Amino acid sequence: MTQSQPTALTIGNFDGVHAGHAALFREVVSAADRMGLVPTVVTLNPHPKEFFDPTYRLQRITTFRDRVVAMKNCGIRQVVVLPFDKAMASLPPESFVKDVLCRQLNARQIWVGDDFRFGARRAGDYHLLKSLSPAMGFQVNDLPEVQINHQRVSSSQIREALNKGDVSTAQAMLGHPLCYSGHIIHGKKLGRKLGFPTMNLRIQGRASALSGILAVWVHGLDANPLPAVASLGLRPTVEDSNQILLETFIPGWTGNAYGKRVTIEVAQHLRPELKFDSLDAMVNRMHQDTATALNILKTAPSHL
Ligand SMILES: Cc1cc2nc3c(=O)[nH]c(=O)nc-3n(C[C@H](O)[C@H](O)[C@H](O)COP(=O)(O)O)c2cc1C
Ligand SMILES: Nc1ncnc2c1ncn2[C@@H]1O[C@H](COP(=O)(O)OP(=O)(O)O)[C@@H](O)[C@H]1O
Repeated sequence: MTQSQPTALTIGNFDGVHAGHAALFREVVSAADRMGLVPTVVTLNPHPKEFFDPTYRLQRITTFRDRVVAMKNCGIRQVVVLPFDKAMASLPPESFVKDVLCRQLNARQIWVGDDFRFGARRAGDYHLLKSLSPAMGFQVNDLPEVQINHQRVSSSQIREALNKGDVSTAQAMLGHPLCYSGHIIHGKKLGRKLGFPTMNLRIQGRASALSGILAVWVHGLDANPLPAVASLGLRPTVEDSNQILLETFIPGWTGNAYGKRVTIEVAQHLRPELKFDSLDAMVNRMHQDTATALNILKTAPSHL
């Protein structure tokens, strides 16, 4: 790997790119501007917990791609994805600092939390990073803490809210609407037979923090956002796979969306996904869901 331009960097997963992450990125970007450094995010893929435990299912708030777009919107110019493999997992913490952060990424300013751990057996911590900094020519900075309603904003708090279907609490902590973007793929072609054609988006990752039936706004098909109803999850009535899909039905719309890039903005959670005894029972419920969603969206405008 060739050496990067001198960087101001922070390391993490940054799932959701929430209000706390945004505050941190503002600091990174403003310091980088002052000092002529490239504002950089370093992230690991796959997540170390998923690497060590193939059965662990990290509940994602946003997709990797949406995370990168949100980072760029905060002014981050470089996102470095380090493959987390056997070699990375066994790298001594000093080598991670020397070879990766200094030699490859040319770090001059670094932000990590005081609970940050790195290197083989998670032996490296904030104090080790700080003690190496004078010799290596970088400075270590503390993270700003962002609170909402006297609570520290964190990805785990947001996951907890989304698990309960509490989209509005999650959005308050995110500081922006919860969105899923991507290209529309082909599904099982069952939807149109049921009278509910659905645009399908693949949601990568082993698990999603939010699942269930949702009132949503669709961006990217029309000049205005379109009100719609969506299902996010594994479709237990019709499928037996682990592929998480976001399927969106737009009432009254008759176009072709395959291959198009859309953004689905979540307005409200309606109910969990259910395993119905028959397709008829599911279709009946989908009619009710559609009416409920359209009603909610009359007074829940898009915030994008
Ligand atoms: C409003 C709505 C509600 C849905 N609810 C459920 C559900 O509770 N359980 C389920 O297994 N699938 C549910 N689905 C997903 C349907 O099973 C899926 O959209 C249908 O099988 C069409 O699949 P296809 O797009 O691959 O053809 C729902 C879809 C929509 C649009
Ligand atoms: N009102 C609509 N809402 C969503 N998709 C629609 C609508 N009308 C037409 N479509 C098109 O139909 C496709 C979905 O049909 P469907 O039978 O569910 O197939 P698939 O299994 O590929 O999703 C969408 O990807 C889109 O291109």
